[in-house]
Amino acid sequence: MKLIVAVCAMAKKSKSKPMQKILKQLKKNGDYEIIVFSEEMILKKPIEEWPKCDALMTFFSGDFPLEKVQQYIQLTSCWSVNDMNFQNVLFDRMSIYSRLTKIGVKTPKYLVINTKDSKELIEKENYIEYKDKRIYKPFVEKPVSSEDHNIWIYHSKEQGGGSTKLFRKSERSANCERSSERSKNSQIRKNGTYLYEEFINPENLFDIKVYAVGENYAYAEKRRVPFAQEFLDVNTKNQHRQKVELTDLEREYARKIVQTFHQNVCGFDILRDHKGRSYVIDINGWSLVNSSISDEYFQKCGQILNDLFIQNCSKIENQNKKSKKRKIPFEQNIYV
Ligand SMILES: O=P(O)(O)O[C@H]1[C@@H](OP(=O)(O)O)[C@H](OP(=O)(O)O)[C@@H](OP(=O)(O)OP(=O)(O)O)[C@H](OP(=O)(O)O)[C@H]1OP(=O)(O)O
Ligand SMILES: Nc1ncnc2c1ncn2[C@@H]1O[C@H](COP(=O)(O)OP(=O)(O)OP(=O)(O)O)[C@@H](O)[C@H]1O
Repeated sequence: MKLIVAVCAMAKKSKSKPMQKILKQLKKNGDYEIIVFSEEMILKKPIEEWPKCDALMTFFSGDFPLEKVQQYIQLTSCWSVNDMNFQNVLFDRMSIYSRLTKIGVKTPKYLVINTKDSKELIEKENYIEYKDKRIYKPFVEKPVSSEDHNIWIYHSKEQGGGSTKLFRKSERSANCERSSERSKNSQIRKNGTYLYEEFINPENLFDIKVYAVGENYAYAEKRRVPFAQEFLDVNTKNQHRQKVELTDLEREYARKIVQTFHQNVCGFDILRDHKGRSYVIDINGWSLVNSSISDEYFQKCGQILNDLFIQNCSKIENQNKKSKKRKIPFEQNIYV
């Protein structure tokens, strides 16, 4: 019998090239009925009218109605590749870092400061202090909400002071890549709660983007940090991505992140410093490889998702068989 797999995401994501590649791989690996929920249906129709499925590939972006989708999952008992109940954790950089610390994944040292709380805040040229805790420049200022990408770096006196604003994608750069803008301003923002974290001087000015699928597979690419143009000659600038091998420790981090955040498809970012230490600085939840440099990821992703569907959807059926009293919603749609 065919397993019904549904994609529930905003149109930009469900119609994206990476998603099409995954769906193609899935069809190669198993006999599925794949349903892609339309954005209009997701936004406008009540969940009771949505098609039923056995497994769901769903994730947040933009106007995605999170609560509605959580209710759909609860109502239909379908198996979701990523646990949507963890999305609230992923929205909060503080929760992400505190969970990472608990599981022994290295993050930059950081302070959380409500910068409106002026009585507790001391601001000096080379450091800030809050409730008797001090952090020295250079440091990175990040809004507590992970959906807010307005990230600023504050430079130390030795570096010439001032700050650098990071831009995620910028029309100011010809190829729309990430970029940055330096300014003389050295005053932190006083309008909310921010994380202030130690600046990790990245080896060769590269970020590492990791794409984990399941507990045992992670693919990674490196790309120039958004503030690289400050350090590089325009002609040597190359933000294009390259495949990178992860260390054993980084693979262990990937496994722990997938387990702890209950995200079987999970992107996260690593910075490696000059001493070869790796820091996890961001967890994105569902994220597919966006570059076209490797088919390896998509092949593996298709295989692993196939295994996960079989494993988890049959589990659901077995559980249902055991608990005779339990009312099985949409029983007719549970296949092995
Ligand atoms: O996390 P993900 O996979 O959902 O994607 C993120 C982001 O990944 P990140 O968070 O790991 O940096 C992507 O950046 P990349 O690192 O892939 O380049 C970005 O793509 P982008 O720069 O526009 O590149 P192209 O799409 O033009 O190729 C994408 O923007 P959109 O798809 O345009 O909305 C973002 O989505 P969201 O968070 O919804 O804005
Ligand atoms: N502690 C740090 N030290 C040095 N650079 C940092 C640090 N934290 C972040 N950065 C730089 O800032 C960039 C953006 O940071 P981060 O990934 O936390 O932000 P984001 O807005 O969540 O980005 P994304 O687009 O991945 O969702 C990183 O890719 C990295 O180059």
